[in-house]
Amino acid sequence: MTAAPILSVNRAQKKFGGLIAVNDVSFDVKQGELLGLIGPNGSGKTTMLNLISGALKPTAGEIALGGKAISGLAAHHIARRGVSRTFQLVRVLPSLDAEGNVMAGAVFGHRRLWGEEARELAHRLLERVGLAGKAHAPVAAMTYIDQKRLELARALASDPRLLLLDEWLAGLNPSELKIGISLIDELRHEGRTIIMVEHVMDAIRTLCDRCVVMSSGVKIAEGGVAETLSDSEVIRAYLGDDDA
Ligand SMILES: Nc1ncnc2c1ncn2[C@@H]1O[C@H](COP(=O)(O)OP(=O)(O)OP(=O)(O)O)[C@@H](O)[C@H]1O
Repeated sequence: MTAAPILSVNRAQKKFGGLIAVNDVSFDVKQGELLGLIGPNGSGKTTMLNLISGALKPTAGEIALGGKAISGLAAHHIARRGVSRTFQLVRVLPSLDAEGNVMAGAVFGHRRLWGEEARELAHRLLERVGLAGKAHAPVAAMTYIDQKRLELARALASDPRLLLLDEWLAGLNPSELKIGISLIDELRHEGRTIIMVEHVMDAIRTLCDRCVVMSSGVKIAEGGVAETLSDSEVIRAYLGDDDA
């Protein structure tokens, strides 16, 4: 691991009218780290990912990727710089087959490939996420976990410097969850830098090096997973939340 963080979030804020969804949040992510971003419902986690990916512009504060400011850039420019994501509600392109969806990720992302090269990469990644043989399957007819796998393959197609997973494990049944966790674990062992927003605490415990905890838009804790999850303020924030 290098000392310089790949991502630096410095006093990020996002207001929606009178609501401060992200309030003065700062944290760093090191190269090769898998950071869990957790917190009760509505605490600002997805908004934080949206600020990093450029889907939303921060009201204040700065976000830098590899030491260069990205806050305020359009989402497609941030994607080119190497930030790639999956969405809380799966977003695949229904008019394309699985191969086409993954190729789209290669064409528009950080490491741009075209034609045969993109197609070969798409097939490697489809195999990688467990979709070998489904390259030409109609996407709309795919099961939920297969659509999630596809979204992950598309996100990986640009060889991102930073991968953002927004509740990628949500909605999976117990056996699918096991598969999903081992897939993320493999990415981690490959040295990918990942931020995962997740309510599945077992996954956070199994996978993450560190976690950042948000509550009501504010970062309330940060550190090693075991110590952070036993922090009394974190426990208090989760009390009464069904996902705790
Ligand atoms: N586009 C928006 N306009 C107005 N308010 C918004 C918008 N997006 C999010 N919010 C509000 O900001 C707060 C934080 O929402 P956010 O989705 O970031 O939370 P979260 O921690 O990701 O929640 P969950 O775990 O339920 O997905 C919530 O009060 C939400 O209603």
